[in-house]
Order: sequence, then C-alpha cells, then structure tokens
Amino acid sequence: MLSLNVDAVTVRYPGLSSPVLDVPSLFIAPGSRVVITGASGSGKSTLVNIMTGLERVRDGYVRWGDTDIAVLSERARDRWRGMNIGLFMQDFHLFPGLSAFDNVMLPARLSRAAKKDDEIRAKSLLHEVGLQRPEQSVETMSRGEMQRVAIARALLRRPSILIADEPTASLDTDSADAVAHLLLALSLAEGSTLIVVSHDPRLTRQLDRCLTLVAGRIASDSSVEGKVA
Ligand SMILES: Nc1ncnc2c1ncn2[C@@H]1O[C@H](COP(=O)(O)OP(=O)(O)OP(=O)(O)O)[C@@H](O)[C@H]1O
Repeated sequence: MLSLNVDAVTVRYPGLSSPVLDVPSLFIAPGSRVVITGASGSGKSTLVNIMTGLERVRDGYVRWGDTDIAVLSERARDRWRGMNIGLFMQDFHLFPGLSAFDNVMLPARLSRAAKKDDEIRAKSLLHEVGLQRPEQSVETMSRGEMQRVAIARALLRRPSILIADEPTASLDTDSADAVAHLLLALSLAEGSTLIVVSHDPRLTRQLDRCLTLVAGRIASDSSVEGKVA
C-alpha cells in the first residue's frame, strides 16, 4: 500500500500571474478515502493530473511510496500508472470500434496479464453498473453508458489506488448509486486509497477526508461534515 506525498508543487501557465495549483505539502495515508472539492477552475483536475502523472510536475515532488513520479519519463509514468492506479477521468478514454466488454478488458490485455477471472469480473462489473449489453460497441452508447464502461474498466484489476474525476456526474439516480456503491465497496474490500473529485453527497458524505481547493490552494482539509458512521 502506497502513501502519497506532494511537496512544493506549483503549476503555472504562460500569461497567468498566479499558479493554477500551489500545494506546499499534502500527505495522503494508504487506504484513505478522500474527496476533492472546489469551484469550477479551482484546480481539482490539475491536482488529479499531477497525482496520476498525467501532467508532469516541473517544480516539486509527487511521491507514491518511494517512487517520485515527477522524475519519471512519460513512458515510465504511463507504466507506473497502469500498474498502480485505477483511473476514471471525465473524458473516459474509451476506444471506439470496441465493445463495452473489450474496452474494460483492454488494459489487462495490453499488459498481457488478462486472466479468465478478469473476463468474469468484467462481465460482472458491467452488470453491476447497470449495462445489460456487454457486446454493444461503445460509440453507439450514450454518455452515461460510456461513463459506466469507464468505471468498470477502472475497477477491473482491484487497484490499490483509485482516482476518479466526477464519477457520478451525468448519471441517473440508480446508476449514480450503483457507481458510488462500487467505488466505496471496492476501496473498503481491498483497502484501496480512494481519491474522488465530486460534489455528489452520495459519495462525499461517506468519505473520510475532504480537501477544498480555492484558486489552486488547499483552503481546507477536514473530515466531511455529516459523514455516515
Ligand atoms: N493548458 C492550460 N493553459 C492555461 N490555463 C489552464 C490550462 N489548463 C488549465 N488551466 C486553468 O487552470 C485552472 C484550473 O483548471 P482545472 O481544470 O484544474 O479546474 P477544475 O477545478 O478541475 O475545474 P472544473 O470543475 O470546471 O473541471 C483553470 O482556471 C483553467 O482555466
């Protein structure tokens, strides 16, 4: 299980007078369940991008356990992420022309680690998120259906770190409940670290810690009020 240490990280873009992200220090213990919240433009996706290595940090450190992903090459970061993080991003990154089932299986197949168990689990996850046609091609799916395929894919290999950007946005109540339940159940069962960008109380009230971003800074870091015991 890996802890996360973010130290002295700033992200700047040309033409902007202040950084879009400024995190002097952040520690997340292994197995923590954390929600990141804040207004639009406050830096939530940027923080997720640096935690996952999707965006390379030029100033500071992003250490998961003993690995500082800020110093890894893009290829090494991709490999590290594939091995350690179940990732759900808002733009899904699904492959058109492939079925829902094949999209869920693709990362496991690419890493040549796919097992018969994975196929059974892929079908079961697709069923749990409310998709009845695993053979349906993803480009014929609605946005909400694609979202559920991407969630199933992130969960397939029981990752020790799960990071999800707005996983229940644009889902109907039943599907959002199913996705929230899956994320929480999996993180509990596996002891995974769960980091979620979300405003959805179905998720946030059940997490242990809330980071609120304001203009790129962590303005508060506290337990979520109204947490369900
Ligand atoms: N490539 C870029 N060049 C310039 N500014 C950028 C770039 N990428 C992000 N930003 C700015 O950085 C700030 C933080 O963006 P970010 O996407 O992290 O916010 P967010 O909190 O995730 O927003 P939302 O809730 O709307 O998705 C925003 O003001 C955005 O305009």
